[in-house]
Amino acid sequence: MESIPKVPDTCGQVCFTPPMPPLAPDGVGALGILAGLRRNAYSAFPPRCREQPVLVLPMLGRDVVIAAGPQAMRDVLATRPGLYRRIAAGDRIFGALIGRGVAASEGEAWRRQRRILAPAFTPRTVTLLAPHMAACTEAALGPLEASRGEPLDLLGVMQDLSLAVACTSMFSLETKAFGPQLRDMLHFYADGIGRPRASDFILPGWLPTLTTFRRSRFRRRWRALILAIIARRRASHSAGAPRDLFDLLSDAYGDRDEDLLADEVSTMIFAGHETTGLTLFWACYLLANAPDWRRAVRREARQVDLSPVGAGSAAGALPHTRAVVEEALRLYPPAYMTARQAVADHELCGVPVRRGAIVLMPFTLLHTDPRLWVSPERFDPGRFLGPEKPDRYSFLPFGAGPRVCMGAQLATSEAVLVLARLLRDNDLVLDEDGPVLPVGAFATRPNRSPAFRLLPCA
Ligand code: HEM
Repeated sequence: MESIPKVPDTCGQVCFTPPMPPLAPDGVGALGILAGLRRNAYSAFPPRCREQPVLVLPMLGRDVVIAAGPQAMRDVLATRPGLYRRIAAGDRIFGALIGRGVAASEGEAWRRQRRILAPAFTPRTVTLLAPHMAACTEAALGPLEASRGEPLDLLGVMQDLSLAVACTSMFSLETKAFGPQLRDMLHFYADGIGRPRASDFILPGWLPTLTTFRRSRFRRRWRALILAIIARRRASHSAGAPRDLFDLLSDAYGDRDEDLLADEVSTMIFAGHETTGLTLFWACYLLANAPDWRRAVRREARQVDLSPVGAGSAAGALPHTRAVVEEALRLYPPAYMTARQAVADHELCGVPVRRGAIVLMPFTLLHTDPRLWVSPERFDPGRFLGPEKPDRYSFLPFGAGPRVCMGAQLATSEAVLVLARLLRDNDLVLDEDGPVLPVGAFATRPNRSPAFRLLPCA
């Protein structure tokens, strides 16, 4: 296997340049891009999408618009959201998991759901859930630290840990009873019938395909599992202050709509676990190639209390660790792209866009645009530490505007706490030299799970 290139950065340190897949050939059209999305979003878009802020490609009587620049993304997501709606493909791809949850709804129903849920996603929620995050991290790292030096599948560890955090934060329940089934179902979906297909983008929402039937069958099994977990959680309820996200959500909904509550619970588990687990995996991969940053994280991790008691305040006092997480989200945004559909004819950055056009916004291209980032190919968390922060619309791992991610603070705090705790008492190295490439299909996953090792450190 090829070894990974390392180039000196401007401050004289050795800076890791992670390998990336090549972009698509410039001649590829709309259908080629949509077909490429099923394989890998990182290599689905051609370079000309970056050169032109808004590129309109005709496809079977409808337009596909690639909006890869910051101004176009700001206009679609934040400045003029009324001109766009969610795409039907979103319902096809994610509907089996999230039903009518807030991420799937539109118009007045969405505004109402977002308003109801907002109180459950304030900074105090990070304080409420940080002890759960710290306790799950301790439980996961204990056995790994007992077998330091052994080859380690850190992708699996981080996925399991983030699912344990999502379930414990949501339900305060031990995940032993239902965690494996949840994990298997989520993996089954993400690895197969959940992957976007060109037909998801081309066909109208009401026209079923074979995949639609398979997704509906999955939905029945998934809902039965979520309802069983909720019933168990209700049975263990004790009155008093809210202790988890479920208390906050069910306080918000009361008994108005139990079905919708189940969809919101599914949304939060689905939206939160895969994305955060992958962020952690990629941050570990980058750190394993960057000894200076491992030391920087360790130094600050040793100055705070990462136990369940102290985690709530520690999360905000780890700037280097946070910068590593942000740099991982820049290079490997778990939600690698978002999309909308135009509801009226209009102009976007001076380019005419027709009603019905599908607008694709690849964050992968935005985050690595050389016009927006110095040496974008390099792993350099320092870019998030200086007094000049990256422009708001150059860095959109959590989206922007009224539909911005509700769990951004939770996810970032979780990733920061886990990484700090991991590096505090351990060194982390890769057991091999070969490249690991991002594959953007359901979320940004690695093309393989490399072996890591935890080593003791002074
Ligand atoms: C690293 C982790 C995460 C990433 C990268 C991420 C990314 C995103 C992005 C890009 C969007 C906007 C999609 C769009 O505009 O089309 C979004 C929406 C959303 N996220 Fe996250 N997310 C993460 C974690 C979480 C967590 C932990 C939760 C909840 C516990 C969550 C809940 C949501 C919800 C409910 C929405 C839909 C908001 C709406 O439509 O109004 N996310 N997320």
